[in-house]
Amino acid sequence: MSKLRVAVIGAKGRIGSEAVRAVEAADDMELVAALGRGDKLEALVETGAQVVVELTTPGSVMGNLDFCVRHGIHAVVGTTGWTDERLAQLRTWLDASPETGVLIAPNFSIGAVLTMKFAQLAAPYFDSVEVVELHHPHKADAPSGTATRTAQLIAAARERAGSAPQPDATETALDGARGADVDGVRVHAVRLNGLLAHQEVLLGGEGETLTLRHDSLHHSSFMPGILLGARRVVETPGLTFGLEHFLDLD
Ligand SMILES: NC(=O)C1=CN([C@@H]2O[C@H](COP(=O)(O)OP(=O)(O)OC[C@H]3O[C@@H](n4cnc5c(N)ncnc54)[C@H](O)[C@@H]3O)[C@@H](O)[C@H]2O)C=CC1
Ligand SMILES: O=C(O)C1=N[C@H](C(=O)O)C[C@H](O)C1
Repeated sequence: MSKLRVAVIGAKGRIGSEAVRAVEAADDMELVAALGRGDKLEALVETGAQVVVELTTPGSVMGNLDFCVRHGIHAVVGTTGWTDERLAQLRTWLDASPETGVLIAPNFSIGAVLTMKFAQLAAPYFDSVEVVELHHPHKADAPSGTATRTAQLIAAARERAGSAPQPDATETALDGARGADVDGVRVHAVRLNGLLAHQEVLLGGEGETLTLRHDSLHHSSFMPGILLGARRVVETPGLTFGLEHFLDLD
């Protein structure tokens, strides 16, 4: 059987360099290009890449996806910074290239995907829910894509269940003291040397609390999800948001 022809963009970055090694080590894949900043995207066409793994920056990802989708190259995207406007733009590009698939995964690690799922399940049963994400200090964006998605899923689950607004008597606060407001869910971002990627979902009810915590201790935690995404996206046209859809967890 022929191998899946995979390229990595952002190949010299923290997660991109790990992805290069993971693709090279996968028996069913061939790494055909490893692009860094300044490299020409035409190399993707010249090398016959079937799937691109996009791990760059919010400032670069849209240009890279525009190119990939226009050339019918499927994409697995870990880069953060997704807004409704960006997703709408991507859908427009995909409409014009209906056989192309793009997976955007706020987090590729199985534990993080399950944490989001558990948070969604638990959120309607508690009065209060807040999200704390903790990352290495080199991270460019806050809050993390994972925390933003977790908060959105919590908010949607609470809305579906008809949950009451969260209790909060705060009248005065220093700017930022109560975190960011994502669809009514407070999200707090910690940046600390020594950390990689961690998240806690704190849930509180009458006389009890529940804490869901996930820790990515190494970038290897993201690799099985990236490889699964590459295998599945080639047979899944259109936009898939969240690895859970490829794990039968949706
Ligand atoms: N979804 C997930 O599971 C994960 C997502 N991420 C996300 O992936 C992104 C990258 O994270 P890190 O590797 O930590 O950052 P990084 O800064 O170490 O790496 C980004 C790399 O992309 C390169 N780059 C930027 N623009 C480029 C372009 N136009 N073409 C080619 N290369 C370009 C940079 O030079 C750099 O080498 C971030 O948005 C981060 O949040 C990170 C880890 C896991
Ligand atoms: O920048 C990182 O490191 C990570 N980024 C993603 C995010 O913003 O959620 C995924 C993971 O948290 C690591």
